[in-house]
Amino acid sequence: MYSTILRERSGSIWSLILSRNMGGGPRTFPGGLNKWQWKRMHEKKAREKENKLLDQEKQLYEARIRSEIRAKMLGGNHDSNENTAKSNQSHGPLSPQEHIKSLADRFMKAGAEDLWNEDDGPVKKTNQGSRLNRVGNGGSRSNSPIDVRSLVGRRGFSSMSHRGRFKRNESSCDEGEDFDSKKFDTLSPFSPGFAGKKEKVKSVSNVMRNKGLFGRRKFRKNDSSTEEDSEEEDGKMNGWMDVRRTGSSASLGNHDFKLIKRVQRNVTDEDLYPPLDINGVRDDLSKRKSVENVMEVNGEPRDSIYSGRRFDESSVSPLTLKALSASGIVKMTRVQDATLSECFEGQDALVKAKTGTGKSMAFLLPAIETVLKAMASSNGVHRVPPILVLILCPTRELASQIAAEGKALLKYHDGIGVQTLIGGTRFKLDQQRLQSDPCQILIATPGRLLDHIENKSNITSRLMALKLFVVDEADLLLDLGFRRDVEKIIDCLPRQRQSLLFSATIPKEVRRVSQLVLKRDHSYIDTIGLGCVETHDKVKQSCLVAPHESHFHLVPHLLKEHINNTADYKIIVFCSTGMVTSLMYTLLREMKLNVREIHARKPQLHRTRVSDEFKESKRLILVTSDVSARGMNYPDVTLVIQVGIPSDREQYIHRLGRTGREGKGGKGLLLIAPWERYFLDELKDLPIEPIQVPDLDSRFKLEVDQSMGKIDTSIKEAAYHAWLGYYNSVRETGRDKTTLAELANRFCYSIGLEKPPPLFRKTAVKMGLKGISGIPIRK
Ligand SMILES: Nc1ncnc2c1ncn2[C@@H]1O[C@H](COP(=O)(O)OP(=O)(O)OP(=O)(O)O)[C@@H](O)[C@H]1O
Repeated sequence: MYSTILRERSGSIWSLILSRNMGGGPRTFPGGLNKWQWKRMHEKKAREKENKLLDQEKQLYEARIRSEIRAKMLGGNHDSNENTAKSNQSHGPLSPQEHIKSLADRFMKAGAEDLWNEDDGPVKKTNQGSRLNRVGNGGSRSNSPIDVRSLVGRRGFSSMSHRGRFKRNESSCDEGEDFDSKKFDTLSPFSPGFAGKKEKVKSVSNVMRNKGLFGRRKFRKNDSSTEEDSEEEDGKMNGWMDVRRTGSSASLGNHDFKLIKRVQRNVTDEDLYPPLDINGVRDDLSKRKSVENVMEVNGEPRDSIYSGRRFDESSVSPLTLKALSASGIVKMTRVQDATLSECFEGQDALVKAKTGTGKSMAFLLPAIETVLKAMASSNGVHRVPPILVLILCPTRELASQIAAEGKALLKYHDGIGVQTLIGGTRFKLDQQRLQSDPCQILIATPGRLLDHIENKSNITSRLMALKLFVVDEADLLLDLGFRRDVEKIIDCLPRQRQSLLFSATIPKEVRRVSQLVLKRDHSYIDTIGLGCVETHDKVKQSCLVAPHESHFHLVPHLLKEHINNTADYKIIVFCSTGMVTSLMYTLLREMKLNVREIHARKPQLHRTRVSDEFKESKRLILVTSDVSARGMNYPDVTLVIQVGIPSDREQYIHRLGRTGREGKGGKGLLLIAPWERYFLDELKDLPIEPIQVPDLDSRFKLEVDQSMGKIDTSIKEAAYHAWLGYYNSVRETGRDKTTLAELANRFCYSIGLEKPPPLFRKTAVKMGLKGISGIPIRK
């Protein structure tokens, strides 16, 4: 709430400045501040805002701990369900879950109830009464996804994962057309003494029978009518909070409440939650899924990325349709089908869909329609046309790629321009380009756009007429690294606009902050579905755990093996940092492999050239840092190797998503050291097969060592420093500096350095490594 107020205030300050500057006169800042003071003031405000949010989170956490302690002291060995049941019946202490929800109430905006739902999904509803859950699949409708965890009981699942975010995936794909009672019976832990089982099974089956492929949900306060009505009947709760309680207690909404009420107090935990055979559940679900996949929806197999609808059945303009069919694109992908009508109606939306399924087109098409509509209704001819659509994305290459796709779609439209504003190009050139070739659609990376906003470009006034704001890779751009920039950009945009957020991964925290951008009544379009894996079935994932020292031997070996078995190979090797990328690239080049490199330390011209080349080529290896992890559409990549742990689970999914695009197959391999195994916990719901460490013959090892020996020491030293910096920033490894120093030294020797190169004192202090044995400091 605080951030909204702040944003509104700063928004009005900005409009004041802008209104003063609309005439093109010199820009002044209120209070006689110069540009830098003004900038610093804004940065300070952003910091304060962030601190406030962090404080709230902390408060919430502390309250939860207090509540847990209190509950334990008062009730002994209570679990949360028991507590919930208990507090339903008496006026005793709140359960930790209830407490956290009631606290959440204070910080949460209306319409975001589901964000506090433990199941990490929208509020679940029964299929009675009014509902707004819809399916985008050919306009058919469905109920919200059924969470198998709610069928098998909470306890079993919560013990499997310590992070709520990953719990859901244990159930793999839990959506089905025909879920027979027998199967449900095997899943149910409630069998002994559960009187209402049959009734429950029946209603669940009904709900599931009505299910479609994926749900589309709207968050509106009055969505809750079903739950509110039934709760009021019970005379228990009323209003907004009720919805959350029903939704978060389990996906079965009211069904689950009945279950809780039936539980006798003296029933033991074992009676309630008999040991759960997770593998059995998994088998069951995967069998069901494989049957479902063969079935067809609108003429498309269920596992197809296409929805079965054609673009000419939608309200896409004829000239765009012409461009689409010129590129051979006729059918919509599921995400396009689910998104288009919503976007054409001007609704805000948060959209989640797997990698490589056409999200860019899902926002470019509405972008073009928005421009056409605005141009048709505009009465005056502008000297410089206003920017009507702003698309933000995290990397330069991605911005260029989206611009190229946009231009292809605009092939037959006259008078609509697309421009990019990305770092690595000359600022002055940008300004000239914007003047000489004005555009209505602007695709930008946050840093460079902010430079223009803060440096007297007329871009701020041109943005005042903005109609559509798109954030691609929204989870990354709303993450702390980018959020401040994005907030500043939002402050410059008109509040009357449509906003769309897209990503293949939308963790819960991002769902919460998405309201910085989206209106309260936005739609949440999730084409993956709650409980379904976020990676593609056709991409075979494996994991190789081997000592760090062997990684530089193993990578060339794995590459050679793949090259020998794949005629038209195309491989991406992800390394943790730019300098490690550079070292890996140099080694592979020394070994005469056909290889290119991209990372942030390379000049933009090089990055663009290599990126374009890799798009077109076959039989090529790209070694890269995370600059290529998101959004880049390199067709027909056959293998993705990730060396070392990625920064988080989401990054793993995005990196892997460079293969298996457009419904094709591919392979992914994660190569980690034994001490990085803990990361696999975050991926345990994904179908990753462990593989044996291959035997490397001594001749091959010698060849690698000789090639490594030819590499310049400065490249290795830079790689060592970068490696140290990366793992120091990873929470799990950065905590114990002594161990980190030991691991770094092992890495150092494995790349052929005789001793670790010294750090600058200032750097060591910053990294908390000063005085740590094994970390030499430069004199
Ligand atoms: N309806 C369609 N029919 C055929 N091809 C399509 C369709 N829509 C998109 N494509 C193609 O699919 C490829 C992948 O699309 P895109 O890059 O937009 O995926 P994405 O979902 O944004 O992936 P990521 O999550 O990695 O950003 C592109 O080559 C695009 O041209």
